[in-house]
Amino acid sequence: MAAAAGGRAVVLSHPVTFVTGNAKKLEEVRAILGNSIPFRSLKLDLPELQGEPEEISKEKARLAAKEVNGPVLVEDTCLCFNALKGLPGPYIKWFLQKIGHEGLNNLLMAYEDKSAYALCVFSLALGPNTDPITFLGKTQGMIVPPRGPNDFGWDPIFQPDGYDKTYAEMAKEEKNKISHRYRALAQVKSHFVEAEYTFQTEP
Ligand SMILES: O=c1nc[nH]c2c1ncn2[C@H]1C[C@H](O)[C@@H](COP(=O)(O)OP(=O)(O)OP(=O)(O)O)O1
Ligand SMILES: [Mg+2]
Repeated sequence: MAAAAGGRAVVLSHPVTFVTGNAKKLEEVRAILGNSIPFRSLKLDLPELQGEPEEISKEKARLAAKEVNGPVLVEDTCLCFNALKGLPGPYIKWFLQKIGHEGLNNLLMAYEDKSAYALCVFSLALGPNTDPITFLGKTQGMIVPPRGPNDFGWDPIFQPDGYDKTYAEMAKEEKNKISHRYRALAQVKSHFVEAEYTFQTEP
């Protein structure tokens, strides 16, 4: 729900709502954004869609904007194995749920190439009938047998390039400086600076 307000500034009727069903994502988004972008959050389980990562993320934003009837931010995260031409990619949630860390390692047993990348695609929809804008963040690494606390998804089996620790072994602040999510949010932040959105105070 955006209205042009003369010049380039766009007035949003509400603060942006970050929609996710994943509390860990929300925790990281809060830590990374700090006070840079005013947002509120809504816990909703959006459908797990199929297709290319950008299209999935955009469709998630369209669905979320309809639910919220206002501006929304969503993200979809992929874990892509190079030996498997990018799979499991957006389907990582089900793979992780069904075969776990060990099964994910086993998928690569037949290949020497253990390289992978974490991809985060944020989508911003300014309202229910606007075309979402996407922001990508990628972190390269490799798939390793699990190390570190098991409190967020596939963190224990992803070791980013240039580090001898898995995401799970890194301090949160350290992960949040190099992660796929951090990189995508850096683009989101720049967009907010450039777009000069302003927010109507709520009635
Ligand atoms: O930084 C991360 N480190 C480790 N694991 C992660 C990370 N980020 C997402 N994940 C997991 C959650 C889910 O198993 C899958 C992505 O699926 P994805 O659909 O994007 O997440 P979700 O369904 O949990 O939340 P949402 O309601 O925002 O869709 O990878
Ligand atoms: Mg999901």
